[in-house]
Amino acid sequence: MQRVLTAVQMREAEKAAQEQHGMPSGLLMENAGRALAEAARSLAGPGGRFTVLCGPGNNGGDGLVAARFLLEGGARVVVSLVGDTGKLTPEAKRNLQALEGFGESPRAFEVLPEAGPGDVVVDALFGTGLKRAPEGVFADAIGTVARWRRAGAKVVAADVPSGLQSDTAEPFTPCVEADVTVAFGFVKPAHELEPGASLCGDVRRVDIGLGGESTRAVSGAELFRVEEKDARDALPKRRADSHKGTYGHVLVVAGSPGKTGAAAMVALAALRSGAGLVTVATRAEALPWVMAHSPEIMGVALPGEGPLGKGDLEALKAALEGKDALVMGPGIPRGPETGALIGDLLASMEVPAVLDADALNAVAEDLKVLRQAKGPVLLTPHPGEMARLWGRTTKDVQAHRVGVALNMATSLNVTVVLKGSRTLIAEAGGRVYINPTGNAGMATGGTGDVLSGVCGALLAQGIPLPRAARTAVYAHGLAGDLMAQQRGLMGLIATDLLVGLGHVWTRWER
Ligand SMILES: NC(=O)C1=CN([C@@H]2O[C@H](COP(=O)(O)OP(=O)(O)OC[C@H]3O[C@@H](n4cnc5c(N)ncnc54)[C@H](O)[C@@H]3O)[C@@H](O)[C@H]2O)[C@@H](O)CC1
Ligand SMILES: Nc1ncnc2c1ncn2[C@@H]1O[C@H](COP(=O)(O)OP(=O)(O)O)[C@@H](O)[C@H]1O
Ligand SMILES: [K+]
Repeated sequence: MQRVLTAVQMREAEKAAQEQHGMPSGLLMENAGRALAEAARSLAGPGGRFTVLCGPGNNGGDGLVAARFLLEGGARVVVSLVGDTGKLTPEAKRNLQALEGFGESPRAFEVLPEAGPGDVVVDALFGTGLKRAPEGVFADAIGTVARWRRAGAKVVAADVPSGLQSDTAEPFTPCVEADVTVAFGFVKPAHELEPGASLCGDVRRVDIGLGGESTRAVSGAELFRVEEKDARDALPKRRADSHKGTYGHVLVVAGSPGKTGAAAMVALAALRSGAGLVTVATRAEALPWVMAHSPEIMGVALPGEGPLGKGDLEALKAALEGKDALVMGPGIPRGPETGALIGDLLASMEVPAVLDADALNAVAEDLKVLRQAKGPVLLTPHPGEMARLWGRTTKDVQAHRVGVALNMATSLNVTVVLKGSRTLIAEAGGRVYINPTGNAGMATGGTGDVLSGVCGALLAQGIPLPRAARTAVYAHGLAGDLMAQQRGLMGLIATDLLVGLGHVWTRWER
């Protein structure tokens, strides 16, 4: 799986490559600049000119190297050093001399020729070393890049679009918007998390000689990007001599009048994700409607009426007998005792439990109930539900997605799936995984219910947490991506994902 590194971790990896593996730092910059030049060339039209904007740090050094390679290839190149050239790093200074040796001297930014269609602008102003909002000449340069892009020039960013904060993926104003971003050595949060990811355009990670071993020296939180191979490899093989008992029985506690579709979608998603059997437990008045959605769904009626509460504990314990996973929450009738009921239920069972939707809102009233859990627990909040769990606003959650997901996972000793664009999977051990699949077409009612069903099915088949969650989230997003090709982002609805899951499994079973 791909490691995602913060700016500090990048510096640690660079140090390790130099000190432990004898990698000269000049060579890292040389490799970075060469890859940058190649990306720039791939974007140019016939006869297009390259404008390379270099900042005062090592990012600028990468730009100077790229300019040299472009010149060597016979291209028309103009270079500008923006800011105080007296502050250049020693490595950048050497590359400035080398460039001058090729007969090209940087020009003042203000006198650069305009760029337009066919031309390429190389943004090497700031990379991981950006500390504050760009001002003065830097802001002017970023504004000019935007104007040239509007005029039709392509923009390739060295490492990170300038103005974008590498660790948080939050842009300052102003910030470069790139067509291509060349990520040196490792991808960074800015490439993988929104809103940064959208500002990067197409991200091309290139090796620059840091070596995979260099991450051993890296401290702090461990961030990864989920890869398709990791997700696919988790799936159990369906053996020829297997039977429905081999693949687990999921209990779904979901649905109420007006929300019977939620329960049906959880159940159908579990069935479409390989579960041997699926039973829905819900109030008697809702049960026939849930079951009518599909003859494969089994059901048990929960006696009593109204919100789920402590009085439902025995019936739920009975329903859980012989089950391999629990999914609870979508569309349940919630009341003052629902959170306590969930706590007691989790204390009485050892199979994995997925809590979603109103089960999350119920436990938000007293998170302590989750500490009673005997078995592994997966929480799948969307940002609004996470805000309730965490006692802050949705905006706060979105501004600190990685930290919030990790804190919740660690403090409650659970796995957390924080949904939304670039869904995060955080495990109690300190690792956070970023999911690259999914699209804005999935912003439609019921897609979350489908996800909780997929999670339940994979857990019932014996895939442990957090891997089951990673695989489910990846597959669910990929199902959305494949179905968006048929329905469009506008037309995609949650039940399309049930079809899409079929496409995912077909692709993975090959
Ligand atoms: N870490 C690595 O392994 C490698 C890093 N390389 C490059 O080095 C970059 C990091 O280099 P640096 O640490 O020198 O950082 P940068 O080049 O990103 O920028 C840092 C410089 O800009 C100044 N600065 C920051 N924010 C500013 C603002 N808003 N206005 C004005 N000045 C500002 C800083 O004081 C410093 O002088 C990476 O992004 C990458 O492009 C590559 O050369 C290859 C190897
Ligand atoms: N813009 C988006 N990009 C990627 N995935 C998205 C986007 N919007 C929604 N999704 C995904 O769709 C699902 C929505 O879940 P949720 O909000 O719980 O919906 P519901 O409660 O209607 O079932 C999540 O898996 C989420 O990650
Ligand atoms: K840059």
